Amino acid sequence: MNSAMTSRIKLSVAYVLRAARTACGTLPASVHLQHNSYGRQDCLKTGTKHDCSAMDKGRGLIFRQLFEATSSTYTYLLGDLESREAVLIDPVLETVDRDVKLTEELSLSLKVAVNTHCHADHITGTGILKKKLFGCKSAISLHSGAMADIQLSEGDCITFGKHSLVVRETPGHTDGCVTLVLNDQSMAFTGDALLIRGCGRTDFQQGCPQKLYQSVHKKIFTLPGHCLIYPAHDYKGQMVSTVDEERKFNPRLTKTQEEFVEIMDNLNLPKPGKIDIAVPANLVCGLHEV
Ligand SMILES: N[C@@H](CCC(=O)N[C@@H](CSS)C(=O)NCC(=O)O)C(=O)O
Repeated sequence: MNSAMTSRIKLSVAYVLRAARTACGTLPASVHLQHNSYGRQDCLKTGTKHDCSAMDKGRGLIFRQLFEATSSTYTYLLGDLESREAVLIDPVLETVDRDVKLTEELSLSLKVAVNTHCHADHITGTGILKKKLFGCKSAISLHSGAMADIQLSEGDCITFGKHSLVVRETPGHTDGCVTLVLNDQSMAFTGDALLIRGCGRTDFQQGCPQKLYQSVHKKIFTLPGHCLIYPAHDYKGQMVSTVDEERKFNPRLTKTQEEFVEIMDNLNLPKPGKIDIAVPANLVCGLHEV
């Protein structure tokens, strides 16, 4: 592994050394690894300063839910009030300029742009964000097969200031799907694994209903009931749910696994219109030249 493919990693009592793969042509992240109650955490220490959050001043978290209407995709901006370090989840190519503007308006320093998986319905904004925002690194699951500066796996965490997002692998919609859980377990960004009163389809890209059922029950429904669920998409205008609500009311995931498989095998949804361009593009951060 050469220097452009290696991350510098620090080790101490709570910090363990580990190589992080890099790709897409920028400098590697400084990766700090640590443990907490949720098993191993490989923390990506992401650093600046200014103003406050409309959402959650009390705990020093800046949070914005953003929407891209063509693909009905939610992009999430999370920032640390004090350090101004920030993370962007699931940016879309067409709305990168909006995201850059907001990041700058809020005086945030975007450290990581992370995809919850290799999307099939839209082209990710991570590649272009890396070009527009110096120091921003891309991240995606190791199991996605996609290039990124940081390849994530179970228990890794992406740290921004005093907050972090902990990776829970939730395959089933794709092999590389992850759910990103805020370190206090108050919010979970479920990508396409769990949608509000729904879930990601399992009929293409390594889709597997049995895996998805197990992922949701073992990795998402085991979170605290009050934990807020923020999905990658919603097609009906819903914005947020909770673990408790989805455990009780999700029409697919409240069923037995057998019934769930039957439902998923008979959805008969049309393929996403952009699948043939989105998947190959997303395997290279959305930019063929990166
Ligand atoms: N019509 C859209 C694609 C809609 C779609 O298939 N959504 C996916 C997530 S994006 S791959 C999905 O899993 N939907 C689950 C469901 O139950 O709707 C397009 O053409 O892009």
